[in-house]
Amino acid sequence: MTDPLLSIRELRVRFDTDEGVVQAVDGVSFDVERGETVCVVGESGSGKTVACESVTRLIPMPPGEIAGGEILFDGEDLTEASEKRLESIRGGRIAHVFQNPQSALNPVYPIGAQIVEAIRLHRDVSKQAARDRAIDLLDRVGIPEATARVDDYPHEFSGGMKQRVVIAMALAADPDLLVADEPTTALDVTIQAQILRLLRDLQAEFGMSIVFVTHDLGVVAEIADRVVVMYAGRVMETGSVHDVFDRPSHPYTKALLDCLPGQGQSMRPIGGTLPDLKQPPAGCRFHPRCPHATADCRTGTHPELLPVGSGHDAACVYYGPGYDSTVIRGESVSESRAADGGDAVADSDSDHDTTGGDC
Ligand SMILES: Nc1ncnc2c1ncn2[C@@H]1O[C@H](COP(=O)(O)OP(=O)(O)OP(=O)(O)O)[C@@H](O)[C@H]1O
Ligand code: NI
Repeated sequence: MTDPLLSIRELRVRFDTDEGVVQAVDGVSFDVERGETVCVVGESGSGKTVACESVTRLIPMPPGEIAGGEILFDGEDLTEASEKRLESIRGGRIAHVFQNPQSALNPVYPIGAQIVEAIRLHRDVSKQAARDRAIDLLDRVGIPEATARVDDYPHEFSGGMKQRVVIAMALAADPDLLVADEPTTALDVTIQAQILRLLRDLQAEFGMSIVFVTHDLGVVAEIADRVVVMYAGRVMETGSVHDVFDRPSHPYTKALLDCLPGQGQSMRPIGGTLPDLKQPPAGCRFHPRCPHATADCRTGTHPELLPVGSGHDAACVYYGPGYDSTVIRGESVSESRAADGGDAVADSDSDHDTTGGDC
């Protein structure tokens, strides 16, 4: 077996703000194998973007700081890399696609010129060769009549077409890793599905790895090989998409899945709110919202990831000694909510209420 393409080890990222230090990512580890798609899921504010942008140090520093851990990309620790080195990796071996295609395109240049620039930044090819490749890329991402449209400006494309252009630009240097942060969230459902299909096809064609950030589990089911479930700056569960969907093992994952239409008892959002990352709760970060929390969950440090199956781990004390994990796996969170009167999921009056938007 070869080493993973990307191996994030115990990554810690914090932001020094006027209100205090935000521990946005606090000991996150996960791997991305060559050619696979890993989806990072979790509610808004769980640290998905910060973790993924830290890979090529795209987070604003300051106030951000990589406070610990390693980011091994093809064996090289990017936390130690110089800014110059990272510049060559960004858009070269690692490309990012963001939610809003507008922000990635310069409105005053034709799209072709921007793709040509991206190609020539990382490859020593003639203008004509780069232009031919730009047209080819536009064609591959499904821009109709690419030859005629290569000199059009960004505003002449619809939102979905613009995102295709951005993807073409991301592919310009033939990256080994594409980091896509909610690339379809701003698009309507039909276009979303087309872009997901496109990414799947392009992956088959180009053989790249994809890290796909989303809080939409429907999208995960479409595209992921493996899933990393994040909550409040930690990984709660990780495994193949099959294992995580069929045998969700962390109460948080179960709660997220219960929010999916057609799953669990209802489509109600997970009750309660994400903790304040300036003062995260002791013990398991999820304990204030967890219907199964015991005294052990409320003290000490956040539980480590424990194996719950082959290549499937969950950070929950119920998989440690002295606990019966069937309590977690044997029933849905909605059932246990009903059984205990739902007090663990009572609405909070915090102003950081994340409920409602994530299911
Ligand atoms: N520049 C910054 N300054 C201060 N805090 C920040 C900054 N960027 C992110 N954070 C904080 O880091 C935490 C994690 O944010 P992040 O954007 O990674 O969440 P996310 O999981 O990507 O959420 P979403 O689904 O909304 O995109 C949040 O508490 C956020 O407020
Ligand atoms: Ni985000």
